[in-house]
Parts: sequence; structure tokens; C-alpha cells
Amino acid sequence: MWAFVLGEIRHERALAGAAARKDAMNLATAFEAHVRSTIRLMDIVLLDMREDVLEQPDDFQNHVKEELQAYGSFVSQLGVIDASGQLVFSNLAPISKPIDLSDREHFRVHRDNPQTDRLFISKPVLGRLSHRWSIQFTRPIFDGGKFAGVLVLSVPADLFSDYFQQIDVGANGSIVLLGTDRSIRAIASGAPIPGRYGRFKLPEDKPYFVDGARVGYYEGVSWLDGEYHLGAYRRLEDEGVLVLVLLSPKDFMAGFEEHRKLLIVSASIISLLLLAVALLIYAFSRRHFRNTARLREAHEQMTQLANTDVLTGVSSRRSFLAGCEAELSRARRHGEDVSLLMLDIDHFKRINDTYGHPIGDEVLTAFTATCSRVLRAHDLLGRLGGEEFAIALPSTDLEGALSVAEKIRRAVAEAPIPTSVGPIVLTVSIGLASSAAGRDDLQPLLARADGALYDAKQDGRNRVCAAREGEAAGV
Ligand SMILES: Nc1nc2c(ncn2[C@@H]2O[C@H](COP(=O)(O)OP(=O)(O)OP(=O)(O)O)[C@@H](O)[C@H]2O)c(=O)[nH]1
Repeated sequence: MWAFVLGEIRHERALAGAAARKDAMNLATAFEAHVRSTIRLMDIVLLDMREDVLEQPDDFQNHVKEELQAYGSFVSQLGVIDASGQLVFSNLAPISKPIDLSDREHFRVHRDNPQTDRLFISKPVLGRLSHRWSIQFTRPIFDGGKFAGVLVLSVPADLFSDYFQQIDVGANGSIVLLGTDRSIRAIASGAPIPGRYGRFKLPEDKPYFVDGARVGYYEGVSWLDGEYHLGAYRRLEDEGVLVLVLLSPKDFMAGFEEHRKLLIVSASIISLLLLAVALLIYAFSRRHFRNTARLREAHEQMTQLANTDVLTGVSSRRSFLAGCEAELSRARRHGEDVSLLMLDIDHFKRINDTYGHPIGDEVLTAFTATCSRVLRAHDLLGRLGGEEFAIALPSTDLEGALSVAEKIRRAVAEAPIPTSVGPIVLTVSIGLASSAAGRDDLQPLLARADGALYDAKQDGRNRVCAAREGEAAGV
């Protein structure tokens, strides 16, 4: 999800940047057209007036009045400078004292290039007669092919900037009319402008001052406010000016920034929700697994309890019989003998009657311990009930079983059982039956061993009796 959000943000940032470049170029194109037509209009007026200065010098003043009425506020002054730089005519007031303009650039440029008849547009200057900031549109006057002075059309410096000001380029954007001499002709900007117009000159390393750069994009830190700007410029080569539109990311990225914040906040909320869901799932799973583990443990404990005789710790009847079944089928598979012993403690009732039931319990437990000491690890000892026990001997024939049974009988008889009321002498009767190659089923085998036990009891107890091979129970 975050990869998508970050990808989307990158994509939208690129789109916003591209849209701003396009907007800047469209604005620059529109302003170029406006500037070009304004300059053209001024030049037409100049050329018209120049004809009158030369052809109808006497009627010039009236003609100027008519022309200026037609162009109204576009033109703030029309003046004539003679070949020596003296102002000889102004529509504003009669010339009562000499006004020397020979130092003005718009005079010098024509005086120093007497062969060239071209329009010159000055940077804003403070009028010595009008005392207002104005831009001078000038053309040289020739008399008989010789330089005879300069015709000056003064336009309020705000003519362009007032128009630019009406266009919304954002609170931090700017529209600038620059001279190729790097001075500002007109400017409209949200940012404070350095000086009025005066002598301020822009740094020359800007790409739009490079010779031959007619149209292009600009990106960099602005000389206006030291902030990063993106812009577009168009140069009017013949007029010696260029239009520059600067847009600020603070304005054109504002919409994108809001959307970016919204995307990040939404993605964060979704992430937190997913995290919360993941934590809940984790907590539930943990509890579930813990419960499952507890259940498994409880099940194992119950199985253990069901399989074990609580008093003596040997196999319970159920578990012992299941173990015998398993041994018989294993013996069948491997063709091995299995033997079964049935054990019954002699006169156990007397022990209970003499010493009490708890001592009887101690004796039963000690008896199984004695048996276990004689048996191998894989022999199976189980309690069938009361004082009756059974032992399965895997891989053991009748002879081997007789030997084990005899060992148990002797061990029980020869080692009195230590109890809390002193040692108690015990004997055990054992009946046994064998199954060659595990051929017998369990029940008949048990019955044969039980029959042999009966024989042992009948024959006087404390002895081992074996059932004969194939002998049926009770026979
Ligand atoms: N202490 C104790 N006694 C038990 C337990 N289970 C059975 N008994 C007793 O074991 C005795 C078995 O007695 P009988 O079946 O008469 O046999 P016996 O006294 O051993 O005599 P023979 O088997 O004929 O030698 C009974 O008194 C039962 O109460 C037990 O878990 N603990």
C-alpha cells in the first residue's frame, strides 16, 4: 500500500511540476503578444509624429494634442530633443528654461548611431520635467540625412506592470518585463521588488540573458526573494526586451501538498487499522494456541492416567492388553515367540486384614518394584485388578518365560518387603503360557496363563506353573 501511495505522490508531484511549466509558458506567450502589440502601437505613434515634426513643424503642437487625445493615458509626454541634447518641445509645458537631456541613454543611443533608424525603449527613468517614472520610446529625427535630434514618447512605467498586476500568478509569483541590458522595465509580483526600478541590474548568469536564447524554461532561486521558482521566458529580440513569468512552488504545489497530506494521513490510518487487526489476530491466535497446547497437555495427562495404574505406576489393564495385542502382531510379523505370565500374591487378604489396607497398598507397590527389577526394558508389566498382575515377555519362548517367572518368584519370596510396620514376607503364584510365532489370539492366551495360575494356587502357592502348548483354558 505504501509503495502505491509513494508512487502516486511522485506521479502527482511530476504532474504538478509539468502543469506549472505549461502555465508559465502560456502566460509568457500571452504577455509577449501584449508587449509586442503595445510596442508596435507606440512605434506607429512615434513614426506618425516624426513625419509631422519634419513636414509640419508649425502645426506640430496642434497635431500632438490631437494624437495624445486619441491615445489618452497610454502616453504621459511627447517631447523633442534637438541634436545637442536640449529638450526643445514637450506637450506638458512650454520650455521656459534649458533642460539638458544629452546624458540620457535614449538620446545617446541615437546620437552615437546616426546611421541607424530604429526604435529604442529605455529603462524606467524619472522625468526631469514630469517628475514621474516613465519608459521612453524613442526614434531619431533626421534632417537632410543628418541626425537632428530625438523624438521621445514617454509611457507611464506602470503601463505594463498595472496590466500584469491584474493577472493571478499566485501570491508568490511574478511577471517581469526585462531589458536585454538586464534592467527591469516593468514588474508585477507578490514579493517585494528590489528598489523601484533605478539602477538595479539582474545577475548576468541567468539563462534568458544568453545570446540566442529566445524561448525557454527557467528553474532556480529567484533574485527577487531568494526563493526557488519555476518559470518561462520569451525574448523580443528586435525590441531588446524579454518577458519572464516566475511561478512559486508555494502556489502551484499547494493543491498537490494538500492531496499529499491527505494521502499520507489516509495511508497512516489504514496502516494503523491493519496493525490493530494484525495485533488482534496475533493475540487471538496466541490464546488459541495456548488453549490448544493446554488441551493437548490435558489430553496427554488423561491418556497417561488411563494407561497407568494410579497406585503402582505400572500399566493399567486397558493399556497392558493393548500392549499385548501389539506384541502379538509384531511377533506374528517376525515369527517370534511371546510369553505371558499371570501373577497373584498369595494370601494377600491376610496382609490387608492384619496390617490394614494402606499397608496392603505399600506391599502392592513394592511388589511391582521387585518384578520390574527382574524384567528387561521391553517387557510389559500391568495390573489386571486387585492383587493380580500380568507380564508380557516379547521374543521369549516357554523355557525363557519359566526362567523369568522363577526369578520373580524367588526375588519376591527371598526379599521381605519393607513397610512402615516392618518387613513383610510375601510369596507369589505364577501361571504362564507361550505363543509360538505369536500364533494365538490374546484372550485364549490369557485364559491359558490364568489356568496355569489356578494350577499354581492349587498345587500349594509360591510356585510357577506353565500351561502346555495348545492347552485350552480350563482343561
Ligand atoms: N490393599 C489393597 N488391597 C487390595 C487391593 N485390591 C484388592 N485388594 C485385596 O486383595 C485381596 C485379595 O484376596 P483374595 O482374592 O481372597 O486372595 P488372597 O487372599 O490373595 O488369596 P489367594 O489368592 O488365594 O492366595 C482382597 O482382600 C482385596 O480386598 C488394593 O488395591 N489394595
